Amino acid sequence: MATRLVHAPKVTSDPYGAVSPPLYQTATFEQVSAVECGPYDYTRSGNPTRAQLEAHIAHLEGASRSFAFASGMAALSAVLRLVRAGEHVVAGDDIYGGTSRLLTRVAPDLGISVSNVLTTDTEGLRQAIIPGKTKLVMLESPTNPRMQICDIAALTAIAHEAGALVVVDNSILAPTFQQPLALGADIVMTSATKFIAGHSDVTGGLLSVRDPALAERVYFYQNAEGTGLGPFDCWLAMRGLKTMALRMERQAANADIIALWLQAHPLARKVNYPGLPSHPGHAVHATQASSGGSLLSFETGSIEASRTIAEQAQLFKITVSFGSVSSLISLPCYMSHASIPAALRAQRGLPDDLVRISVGIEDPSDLLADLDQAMRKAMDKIGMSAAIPGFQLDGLTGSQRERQLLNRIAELEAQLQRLPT
Ligand SMILES: Cc1ncc(COP(=O)(O)O)c(C=O)c1O
Ligand SMILES: N[C@@H](CCSC[C@H](N)C(=O)O)C(=O)O
Repeated sequence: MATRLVHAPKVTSDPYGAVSPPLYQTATFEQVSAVECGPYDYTRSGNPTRAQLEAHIAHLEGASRSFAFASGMAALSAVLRLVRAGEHVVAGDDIYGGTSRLLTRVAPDLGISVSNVLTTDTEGLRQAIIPGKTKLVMLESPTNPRMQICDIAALTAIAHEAGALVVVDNSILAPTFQQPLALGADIVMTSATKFIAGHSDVTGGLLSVRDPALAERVYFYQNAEGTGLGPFDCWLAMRGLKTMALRMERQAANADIIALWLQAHPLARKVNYPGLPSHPGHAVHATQASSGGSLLSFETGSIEASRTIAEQAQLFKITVSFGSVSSLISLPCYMSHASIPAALRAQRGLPDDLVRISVGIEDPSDLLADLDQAMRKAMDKIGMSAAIPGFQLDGLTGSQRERQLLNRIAELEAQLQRLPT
């Protein structure tokens, strides 16, 4: 994967041998004659820079074709187009807020009904399927924001028995760490806004499709509805791909350490990170993914404490999104998942005090020190006193402080039971 991320199949011929793919920042293409069109006529219908990105993604995902959209939500909307009025969709009950909004507020207007099930339980899907009516199953693994793991191959087999297509939203792991088409899925969606771009400077979404006939239907909607990604954003996404393995490996290594540290912290009640052996989905995850990734969440039991952690952290910026080189922190119920009505969030068991962290590529000792000071302030705020495992940095300076942090990180690393790579 690390090699394939750097070496893309070339789909455009360039007389100058440019190492960085040329950027065709054009809306239209001059035609050979009034009655003949070359390979491209109009960027909404096709553009060589987008074609280059799409070919690279198809190569990474093992897809017949891939498609780049203006955002992850535009890509998921195109998937919803594959379902007709009167048909039925089954989705998880812990899903990204925007996907939930699409399914609760857009799908019904299209005459599509939706059921939400706990995807950690394969039987839940079987029971939710309406024979002859269920045409699409939408999965996330890990889920956003509770990082639940579903057995993609098992759920796909159940969906296929019923004649339904399966789309897996793989935004949290990207092809670097998980390739759902190889597990049987029909379509994989990755928000390129996250790890693929990697620098918080692009919004984009990718669909990779196994079956060429299904791919043709997806292309139809990309062109008909004008949702394709613009050339410059495609170019930025391609630049991001080259360093994606390096970034994601570093981010995951940092997240492993932070998850272990949080797990031992008295203020972190429940740490959701599939890289931890204690995570209920860890064993399934290890069969279908090669890393725990770098997104994790935890509860504190107090909204005030959670808010204080987010607001007192200095390196972790309060920001929606994830997968960036810089570390981010959020309270999903007030940010990425605020579009889900509070009653529905409560019904789905999404706690208001949940803190979500996207771990970046910074030095892990700085990240731990930052979380340490923010969590101490949160404990003070709610009047909680408890011994904090790990390190006491107060009063230490310079090399003493650094040594203390490095020792703690070495201890945590020694405890790591890494997933197979
Ligand atoms: C899991 C997941 N899927 C889809 C999306 C939508 O992607 P985008 O923001 O690129 O539209 C997001 C975030 O926005 C996400 O977290
Ligand atoms: N205001 C946006 C929120 C985007 S959330 C982005 C990302 N998927 C995340 O999980 O942080 C909206 O309502 O869509």
